[in-house]
Amino acid sequence: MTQPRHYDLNHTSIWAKLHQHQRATRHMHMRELFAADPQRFQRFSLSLGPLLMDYSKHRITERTLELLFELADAAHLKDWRQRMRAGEAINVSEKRAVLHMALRGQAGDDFQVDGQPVMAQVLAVRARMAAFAEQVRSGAWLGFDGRPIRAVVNLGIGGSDLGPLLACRALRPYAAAQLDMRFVANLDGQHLAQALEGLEPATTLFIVASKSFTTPETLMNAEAARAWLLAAAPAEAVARHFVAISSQTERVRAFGIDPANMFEFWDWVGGRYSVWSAIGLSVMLSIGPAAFEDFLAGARRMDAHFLEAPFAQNIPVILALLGVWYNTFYRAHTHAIMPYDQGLARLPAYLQQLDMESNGKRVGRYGETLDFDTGPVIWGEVGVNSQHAFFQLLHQGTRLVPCDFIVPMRSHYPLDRHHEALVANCFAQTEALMRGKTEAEVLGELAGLDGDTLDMLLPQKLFPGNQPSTTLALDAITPHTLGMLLAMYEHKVFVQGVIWGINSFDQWGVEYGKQLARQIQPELADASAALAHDASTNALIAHYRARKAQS
Ligand SMILES: O=P(O)(O)OC[C@H]1O[C@](O)(CO)[C@@H](O)[C@@H]1O
Repeated sequence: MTQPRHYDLNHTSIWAKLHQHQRATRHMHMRELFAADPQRFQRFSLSLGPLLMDYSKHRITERTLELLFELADAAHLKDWRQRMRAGEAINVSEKRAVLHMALRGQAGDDFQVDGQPVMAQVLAVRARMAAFAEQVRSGAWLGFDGRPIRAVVNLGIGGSDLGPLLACRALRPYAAAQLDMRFVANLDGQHLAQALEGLEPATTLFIVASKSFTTPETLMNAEAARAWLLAAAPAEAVARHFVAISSQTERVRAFGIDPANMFEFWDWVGGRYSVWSAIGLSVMLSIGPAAFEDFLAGARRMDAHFLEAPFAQNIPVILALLGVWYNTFYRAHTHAIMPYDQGLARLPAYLQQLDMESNGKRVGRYGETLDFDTGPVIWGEVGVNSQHAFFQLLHQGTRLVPCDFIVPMRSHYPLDRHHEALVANCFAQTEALMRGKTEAEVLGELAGLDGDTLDMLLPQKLFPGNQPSTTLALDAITPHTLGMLLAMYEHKVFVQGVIWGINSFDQWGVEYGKQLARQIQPELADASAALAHDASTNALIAHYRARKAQS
């Protein structure tokens, strides 16, 4: 295949056709599309085992999808998908393969990096993780005073925190009751201090999770945690109470953790794609190796679907193309994630990193400036709480906000009628957002009012509707379905990156702030250091110094 060395999809006829199609169809209302086609749900929904995706509540027709599939073809999506699967260095700026799919692979899979098979090392680390997890879970792994581990504290940030944190919370019904799982990411000392509240050094295990093992937040927290342990324990206790997860053996050793207590992963795994690797150790400790395997199997199932299903039946591809439709052709700017499941409360945060660190870029993979809208602002909050907060804007504001509603059909906590009420709210929101409320309907509700009162109230009680949403209904939140869900979003982000010509696997944009923080920190500590920033930053540093001097 010959690939252009610069991005030109936005100058092709299919791009122009999509703009034209958007202009021609933008006044159509989904309410009318549903009225005109009793088969609309059947036409625009897909199932994969325990997952149902309803994408009928979108501003699309069959023609829209045809054009979007044409766009995917023009972007050589099938080739890029194959290149990722084959372990080619598609992370071009860092010259790395992108093989998170191998992390959930099984014996016999032929994943390769630079022509070398990788499954043996993946399975070897997974087996070591399982052996360790069994020891901790069974109480055979003892702390320095001979008692078993009762609390696990994961110290990591970004991809070394968000995935395991989300999975541990979401899969709490599967968790070992005897292990208290805690997560510390922030540099703010209160995060670690509060996480350690009530814990005993002798029964606490720390996981230092950092791919690079240079991330200052994680290393500062790890140093503080080690000091907390050593205030109560002899130096050799570190070996019983600290394990590391990293791709950097020497840095782990230099920190003082024996590489025998290190679980490795590799530079062909991006941090935000790493929950399937040793970074998932806290998840395995919590739910056990068998359930963790099921988590991987769910992701593997989604991988097979993504790699094999034709575009018209491909869940991640359709999800991605709908995002492109709104983002690039409707200029929607934002995308909301609404999980109707308390255990998925951190899903929006997880997807913020996955999506925005991957596709929040205005430069294409060959260094060219992209003059169209790329990755959206991802945000969201657990339902129904969000209904009582920002849904007003979704229903009656001025913004187009495509939403994902994620909801399990069965709860692990069948309290009276709670679950049915929760599901009712979820479905009701998607219906209200789609339908809206017409003037005739509002007039019916306001019967008896007239004059100024009616004039004032009528427009305020109208709901324009036509607000698009996808509903992702899972049979239940299980390790398997969570694996499917997260892998689905990974592939969605990949597809969008391909369409927009982005390398979704680097993150240069996070470096600059880190660089400046390294400069500013000593300037805060030394009141005599000369300041050469802009006037605002200089003044803020001076303000901090003054307040520090007073305290
Ligand atoms: O696992 P590490 O190397 O500590 O990195 C943590 C996070 O920091 C980032 O590099 C961004 O600052 C993320 O991409 C990554 O997930």
